[in-house]
Amino acid sequence: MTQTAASAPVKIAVAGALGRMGQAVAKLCEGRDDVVVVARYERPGVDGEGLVSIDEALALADVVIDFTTPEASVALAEKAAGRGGVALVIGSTGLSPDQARRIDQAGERIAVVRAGNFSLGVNLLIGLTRQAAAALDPRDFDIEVFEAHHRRKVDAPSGTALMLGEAAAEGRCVNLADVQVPARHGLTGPRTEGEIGFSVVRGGDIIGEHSVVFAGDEEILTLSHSARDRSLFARGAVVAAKWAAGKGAGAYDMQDVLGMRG
Ligand SMILES: NC(=O)C1=CN([C@@H]2O[C@H](COP(=O)(O)OP(=O)(O)OC[C@H]3O[C@@H](n4cnc5c(N)ncnc54)[C@H](OP(=O)(O)O)[C@@H]3O)[C@@H](O)[C@H]2O)C=CC1
Ligand SMILES: O=C(O)C1=N[C@H](C(=O)O)C[C@H](O)C1
Repeated sequence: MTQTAASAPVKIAVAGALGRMGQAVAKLCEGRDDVVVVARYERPGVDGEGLVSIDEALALADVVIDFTTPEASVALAEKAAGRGGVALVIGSTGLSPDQARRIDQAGERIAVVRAGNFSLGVNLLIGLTRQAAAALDPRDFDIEVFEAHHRRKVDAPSGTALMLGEAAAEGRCVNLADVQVPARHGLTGPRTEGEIGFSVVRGGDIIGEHSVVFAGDEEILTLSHSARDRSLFARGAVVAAKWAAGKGAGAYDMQDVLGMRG
């Protein structure tokens, strides 16, 4: 009988280790033989059991999983690219275009998987949204993106809502920046044909609700996703980490990891 040697576990460092997602990632990795958490780090100056510096984390890990802040993710990407020998999985949202560009630029030196949502369902929803937007005439259907999250979320619209808006804009062959209406208030006047509107709810412990509404005069199509547990995102991030470990340099997203790129 042929014996297959078990491959070594992928060594993971967790950035933002004391945060909601950092804790979810570490918990998900417990007791597994395909991945092992070798380092956890936090905002400089934060003390905690077992925390190391970012430099130690980069020296120990094959992949860093980062759910922190835009500034921390850019700093990590630039440090890791300068050093080499490590891959990154970055989930932070609320990035400015320049911050997104700087993170993706690290992909010239190392493998970087960046996604506003690591769930399988949302990544399917992105494709469905693109497809529906391409099929439904903007003269007949208005597109609105809705999202709801917990009271501690600091960015809006969510990274996922923006990805869904971008998918809808792509389906219509327009730039989201040219048609988006991030919020409405006061005497807005009637809706402009072709605009893509966003609405946002913040409250309680809502993990993540997203809907894309295609509203016509006689029918309304709603595509939606509901996250029921934060471990969902952690699971996707670990799948991405295993995919990225040892991969060549490149700026990737979850569609690449899931083989969904059209
Ligand atoms: N892509 C996806 O699938 C998902 C993305 N997210 C995104 O991930 C990010 C984090 O979310 P969440 O875990 O809920 O937020 P939290 O605020 O709970 O966690 C973020 C953690 O990062 C820490 N941090 C801040 N700066 C640094 C730094 N320089 N180095 C290391 N750690 C740092 C924070 O410390 P301190 O509290 O001291 O600031 C905190 O512990 C958000 O942008 C969120 O939108 C969340 C879920 C899923
Ligand atoms: O902050 C969160 O919690 C989440 N953020 C991501 C986003 O901005 O889309 C993903 C998920 O919805 C949870």
